[in-house]
Amino acid sequence: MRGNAALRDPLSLTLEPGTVLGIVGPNGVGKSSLLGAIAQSGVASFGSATFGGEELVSARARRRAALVSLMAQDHGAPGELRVRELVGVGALASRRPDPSRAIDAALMRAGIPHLADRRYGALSGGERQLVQLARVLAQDTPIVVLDEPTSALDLAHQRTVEQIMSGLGARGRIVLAAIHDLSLALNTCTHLLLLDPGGASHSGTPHEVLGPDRVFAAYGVRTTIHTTPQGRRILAADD
Ligand SMILES: Nc1ncnc2c1ncn2[C@@H]1O[C@H](COP(=O)(O)OP(=O)(O)OP(=O)(O)O)[C@@H](O)[C@H]1O
Repeated sequence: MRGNAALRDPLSLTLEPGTVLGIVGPNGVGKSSLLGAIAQSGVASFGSATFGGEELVSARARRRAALVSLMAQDHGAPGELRVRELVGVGALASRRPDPSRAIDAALMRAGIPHLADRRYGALSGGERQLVQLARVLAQDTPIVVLDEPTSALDLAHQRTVEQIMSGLGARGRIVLAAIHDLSLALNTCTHLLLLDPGGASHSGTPHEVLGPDRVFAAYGVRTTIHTTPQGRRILAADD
């Protein structure tokens, strides 16, 4: 619970390694609060989250940083930092053995090696989002929490993030991502959790969760899932 918002029904999730869980639902329904609870950043009250029997809430900050990384929705960071330094915060937080290499690899994977020496405060909104993603990649944790990771990105960079999320899953990471783009959620996630404004939640495969009746109940919009000849799924409003 945060502010006056609370889920009506208790929520319990067990996520296997390799799960890419998309958390969807209307504005203000509690997606960021849930992610913040799991990553332990500023949430008023919450149950518990364990990883391999280890309680995340009571873990020391250093240990938690080795288990969970968070890319928050607001990409705030000191503007005078160079990109390389900021990405290095991730590598240092989880004590990567070769931080310099971890930074280079993360910058490359996020497609921004050319930004390495720029000051964070002088970057565009989308560039900042990619830097925050690189910071998380440099942290290299078994649980990766992403709050709307593509909200500021162009089409090509959205594709990069999709591939990064799928790649993390393929490498046995657990990814939790709040996502507004329901087509992205359909194409990238192995599982979805839909938080409903009434306080209910629904989890399952993307197709189950984003069926037209569920989407209408949550968003009040009539939709259909279309499939392109290449097999890509697009969820679009009916009118
Ligand atoms: N720092 C805060 N203090 C008090 N209440 C907050 C705070 N941040 C968010 N809330 C409230 O908690 C509820 C859930 O907000 P949250 O940010 O988790 O929703 P969300 O589903 O991530 O929304 P969005 O899709 O708009 O990002 C909202 O009613 C919001 O007004």
